[in-house]
Amino acid sequence: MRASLIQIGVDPDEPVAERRTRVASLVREQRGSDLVVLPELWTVGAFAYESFAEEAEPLDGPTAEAMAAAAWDTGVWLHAGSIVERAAPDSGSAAGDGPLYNTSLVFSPNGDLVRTYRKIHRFGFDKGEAVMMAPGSEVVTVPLPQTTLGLATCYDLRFPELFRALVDAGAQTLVVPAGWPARRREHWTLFAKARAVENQSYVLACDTAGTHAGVEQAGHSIVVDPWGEVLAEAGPGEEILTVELDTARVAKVRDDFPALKDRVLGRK
Ligand SMILES: O=C(O)CCC(=O)C(=O)O
Repeated sequence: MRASLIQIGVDPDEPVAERRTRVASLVREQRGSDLVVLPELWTVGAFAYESFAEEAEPLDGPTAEAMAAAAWDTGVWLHAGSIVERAAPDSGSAAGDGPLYNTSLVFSPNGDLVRTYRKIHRFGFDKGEAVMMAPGSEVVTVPLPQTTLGLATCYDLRFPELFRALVDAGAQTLVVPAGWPARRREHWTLFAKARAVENQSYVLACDTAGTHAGVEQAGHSIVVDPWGEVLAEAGPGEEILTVELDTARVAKVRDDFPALKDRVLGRK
């Protein structure tokens, strides 16, 4: 299975609509890949909190529309990273805007939105995403012909129990779009490798590049195999990583070194 990770540069001098068009073109250039992965909140920027409400979109908004068309035109599975989702207001509550979520979108090669994942662990402690967005609650996997994806987003990478739940739900390839800052780059690389080794899974971790809201992004998107070997790693700038994944290797590593079978606590 060929996977391409597009590490998008997110800079405030590029209007969101222009970035959307540019990214759709980059997706279309990945013809021949089976799976294309984009980063977290690449439209608005993961730290551009003051623009979240203004740039929020429904699940059939302009980003979803552009990405569905790009997936269809290119004939790829597209993990389109995440958007600021504006959900419908709760029925029964007073009229007003619905809640915001940090929501990942996965499209099939037919351009259908087949799965969404609302980020469970919100970043920011007592500000930003942590107070502006609602948390997701659902563990989401996506069966592809070659592998089963397990979905997580950025800060989720610090919570190994989510990844164990994904493995219990059948995940073999863990996909992590992010807007991870440069000042904690070592954590990013460490966690990506750890999640791959402890879960005997591929990890496709796709970060943003550039600087927005004064926060320099780490870049350094990384693909790690189920034995912990780094198959590809980007530098700090905008870059596309393309890797061949031997999807049968997940079962082989799990059979040859059956640590997952030795779990005692929390085993399903
Ligand atoms: O955990 C971190 O260090 C970064 C997390 C983050 O930036 C995010 O979740 O948006």
